[in-house]
Amino acid sequence: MSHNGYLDRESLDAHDKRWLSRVRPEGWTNPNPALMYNLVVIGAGTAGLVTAAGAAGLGARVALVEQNLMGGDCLNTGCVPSKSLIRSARLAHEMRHVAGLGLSGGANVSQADFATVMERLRRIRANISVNDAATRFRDDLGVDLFFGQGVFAGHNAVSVSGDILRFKKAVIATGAGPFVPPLPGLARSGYLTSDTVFSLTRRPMHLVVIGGGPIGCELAQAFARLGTYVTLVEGGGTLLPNEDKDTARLIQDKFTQEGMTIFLNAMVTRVDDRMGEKVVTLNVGSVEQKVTADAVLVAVGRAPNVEGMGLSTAGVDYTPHGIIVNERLQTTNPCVYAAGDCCMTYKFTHVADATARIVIGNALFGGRARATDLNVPWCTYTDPEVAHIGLYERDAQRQGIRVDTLSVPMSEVDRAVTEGHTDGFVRIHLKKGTDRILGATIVGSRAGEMIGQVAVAMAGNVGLKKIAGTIFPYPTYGEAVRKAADAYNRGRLTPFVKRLLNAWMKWRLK
Ligand SMILES: Cc1cc2nc3c(=O)[nH]c(=O)nc-3n(C[C@H](O)[C@H](O)[C@H](O)COP(=O)(O)OP(=O)(O)OC[C@H]3O[C@@H](n4cnc5c(N)ncnc54)[C@H](O)[C@@H]3O)c2cc1C
Ligand SMILES: NC(=O)c1ccc[n+]([C@@H]2O[C@H](COP(=O)([O-])OP(=O)(O)OC[C@H]3O[C@@H](n4cnc5c(N)ncnc54)[C@H](O)[C@@H]3O)[C@@H](O)[C@H]2O)c1
Repeated sequence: MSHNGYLDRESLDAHDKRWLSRVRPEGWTNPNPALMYNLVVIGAGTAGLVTAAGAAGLGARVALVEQNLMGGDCLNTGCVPSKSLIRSARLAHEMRHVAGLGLSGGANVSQADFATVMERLRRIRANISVNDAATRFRDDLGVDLFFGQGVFAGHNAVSVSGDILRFKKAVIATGAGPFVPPLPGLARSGYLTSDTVFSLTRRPMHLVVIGGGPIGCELAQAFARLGTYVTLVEGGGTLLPNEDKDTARLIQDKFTQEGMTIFLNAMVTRVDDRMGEKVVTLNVGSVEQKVTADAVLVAVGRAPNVEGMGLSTAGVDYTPHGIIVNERLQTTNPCVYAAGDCCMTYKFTHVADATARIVIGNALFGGRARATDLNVPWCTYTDPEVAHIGLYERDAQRQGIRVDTLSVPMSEVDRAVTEGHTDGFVRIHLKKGTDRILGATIVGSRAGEMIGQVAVAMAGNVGLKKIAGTIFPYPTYGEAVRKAADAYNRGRLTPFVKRLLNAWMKWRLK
């Protein structure tokens, strides 16, 4: 089912019917607008939902406007379906390798039952959709929920489905959508994006993924592990170009080992349809290649939703990169704020959530919280996972900050060894000569869970000395962070102190 094809409800299975009954109930009647709202929120993705629920909980009169599905990308076409797919893919991969664990039967798992994997995805999405349900926002949270496109009708008014909503403050939380480059032949040949790929019910035999960022990498590996032959085409010189080069290399090697074909420095120049097959033409360096596949997934970045909503009428400035906001998330119209993907460089659900919380305080209570103060961790859910927070070494160099770097390979972490997940490392950058953490990258099976420890330490100004004195349960992946702290402590032993300690021990033997 396509993102916008939800009106064809008859053809849906029970899971999708349950999901849609929550995120876009049939026969919904918009309420009569109040004379004035404390807050009008446009967009009911994570940013909009958190803003609306939080503001209503604090007593504000809130209107929420959604043109498509409650929950936005994260629930419907982003985190929830992708992580559900990844779960099946990871297990399929592990089952194929059970012989290494002394078990038998792995060879039978040559291919996954794709239709059932996708059914599970739809079931999970339906289960989770209860949190974002339209009726919950109306009945439990007291929000006036309007379905329809929100369009500014002035500096202090939004129109939706023929109603005018007047506001003291408004929040734009319209998110972003897949950017589709104008490649010759692409539209005619047909292609998938994150909006449509989770509606597949048949496994593509050969999938070309264009773009090696988080979406491209997560989905490429998931499809490959579910039995699709995957060709990954990345325009830059590495996969996950935001990460350190050795991290990207580790992921690339893993993908190659798992049977994917990867083209780097490769630009797709056209896509043609040849009797239902897609012929993708790419230039790799100066060499032209043609790859024939039955599906193409475009994952080359996200474009903010800023068009067609009367931003100029409201005096809200924007660029193709998003809505322009100051550090307090206020737009060029002082009564209008923005949160989430439509205005942030970091396009993550937890950032949409964090910026929504800032907006509630700033818009309704004159708060002065700054989005620039956020210390944002993230994790790409490849296997191994790639998680990061704070500065990379290259950022520190650029800013003239000198760092000490501590690294612990996962092969030295007993839990990683017993689990057979030794790919990866913990790398922590400290302000030179101190134990203050400036940044960390964790690559490993559970890196996403581990980076939270570092995030807490950074938020609480807890340095590595304190972490070295903290007891971690043995054996856990988390111990890798403590091992880095131990390495820091060992490094503090100067030759002079070591000599003193030796002398003391010798004296005690007498
Ligand atoms: C495949 C994929 C996987 C992802 N995985 C992760 C992950 O694992 N972790 C993570 O942190 N992030 C992940 N993300 C990113 C995450 O989904 C987004 O950062 C998050 O959803 C942004 O929330 P938002 O509220 O800003 O925008 P959205 O979720 O995009 O919501 C915006 C809403 O506004 C509505 N809207 C737009 N214009 C109007 C209008 N004029 N009137 C009314 N309504 C309007 C839209 O219909 C939409 O519902 C993933 C994204 C994708 C695509
Ligand atoms: N686990 C997560 O938190 C998660 C998962 C998925 C998505 N997201 C969010 O969604 C955002 C968007 O993800 P994305 O992967 O679509 O975008 P991206 O911008 O992060 O990566 C796009 C990739 O495509 C490449 N590219 C661009 N044009 C190309 C072309 N014409 N041909 C070949 N390659 C090309 C770029 O070099 C880049 O590597 C992410 O930055 C992230 O914020 C987060």
